[in-house]
Amino acid sequence: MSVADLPAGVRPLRRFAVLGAGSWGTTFAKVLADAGTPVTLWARREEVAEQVTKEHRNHEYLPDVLLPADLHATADASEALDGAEAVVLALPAQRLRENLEHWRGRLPAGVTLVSLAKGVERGTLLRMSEVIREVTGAAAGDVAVLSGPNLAGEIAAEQPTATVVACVDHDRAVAVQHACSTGYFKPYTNADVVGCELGGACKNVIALACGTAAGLGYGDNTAASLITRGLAEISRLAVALGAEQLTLAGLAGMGDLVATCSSPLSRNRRFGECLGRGMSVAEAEEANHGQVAEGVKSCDAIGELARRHGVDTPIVDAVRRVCAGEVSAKEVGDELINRELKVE
Ligand SMILES: NC(=O)c1ccc[n+]([C@@H]2O[C@H](COP(=O)([O-])OP(=O)(O)OC[C@H]3O[C@@H](n4cnc5c(N)ncnc54)[C@H](O)[C@@H]3O)[C@@H](O)[C@H]2O)c1
Ligand SMILES: O=P(O)(O)OC[C@H](O)CO
Repeated sequence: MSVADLPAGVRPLRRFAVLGAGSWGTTFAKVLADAGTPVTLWARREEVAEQVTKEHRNHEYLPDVLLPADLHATADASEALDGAEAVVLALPAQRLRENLEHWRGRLPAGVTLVSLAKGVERGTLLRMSEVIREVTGAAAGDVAVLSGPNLAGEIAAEQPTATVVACVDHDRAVAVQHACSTGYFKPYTNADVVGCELGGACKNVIALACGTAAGLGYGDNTAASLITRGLAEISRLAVALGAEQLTLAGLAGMGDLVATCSSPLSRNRRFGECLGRGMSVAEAEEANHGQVAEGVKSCDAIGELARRHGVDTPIVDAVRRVCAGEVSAKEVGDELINRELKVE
């Protein structure tokens, strides 16, 4: 499947810009290039752009990966955006607004905006597609979200992986789907933007909890209990915010939750392991070389969103309190297991 196989009437997206050359932005640019879609990658630092274009490497984020020879990168956002019909936003969730504000005057008219970030904005409690629409004035049908069990390192190694492209405009979702479909990357479409985004943001917090449990020395029963009860929390919150229950049983819900909670590649899980071993957030950040663990940044916003909608999210609240240094990992684990008994 490629752009050439697009159903009649669906307008192809012929050129992409990927803004953000971290692990996922670089990997997704590779996916697009491998799908035969022309793409320019924007990197914040000139030396990263040069490495990608000249050496076909991103030494810092994907040290073992040889990138496609035709993947061009630049540190000039205007150059990346020139002629782009779709712009992919591959930045940490809490950094999206400030960068978009900087770029919005340069976005081509009618461009499709695709969010890769998994988080909820602190302070505003907005999902990433809502931030994008608020800053750019884009219509809902112009904004797509790509989310699923997508650990960048495995995809960069071309291991078979599925994902979801969510957009309220089905044709737009199909156009993005075809632009990034390769022999190793299989995108499905979904109209449920709310469910896909909340699945992606909330699973990071549950992965922190699973990592914490592992750091405390607990095994697979504890992990499975957290994953399953975590899915119940995520589903309750997402449905209260308008999502379809079924989305949370899909790739952007359960799929991403299982991958992130189980994988040693997950930065959220690794960060949680440090917390479980007794480190503070600052110590865990240092141990993880300053890498983003989105759940740490979003857990208070997700907890507040749940509180405002009257949704009970005990695991999210537990993670928030550990991250805030209010309680130890061991204490909060004991609290969770000793909550009142009830029907599943
Ligand atoms: N890495 C993955 O496996 C993966 C998979 C799916 C989704 N995501 C999500 O994608 C988003 C980006 O993740 P990533 O893994 O690429 O992160 P990363 O830490 O690997 O890279 C982040 C990129 O953003 C840039 N950046 C950081 N602060 C910035 C700022 N203030 N202004 C401009 N640029 C800045 C960095 O230079 C880097 O290029 C996150 O929300 C993450 O949850 C990641
Ligand atoms: O490494 P993490 O924990 O940020 O997770 C990466 C992806 O979101 C997995 O789908």
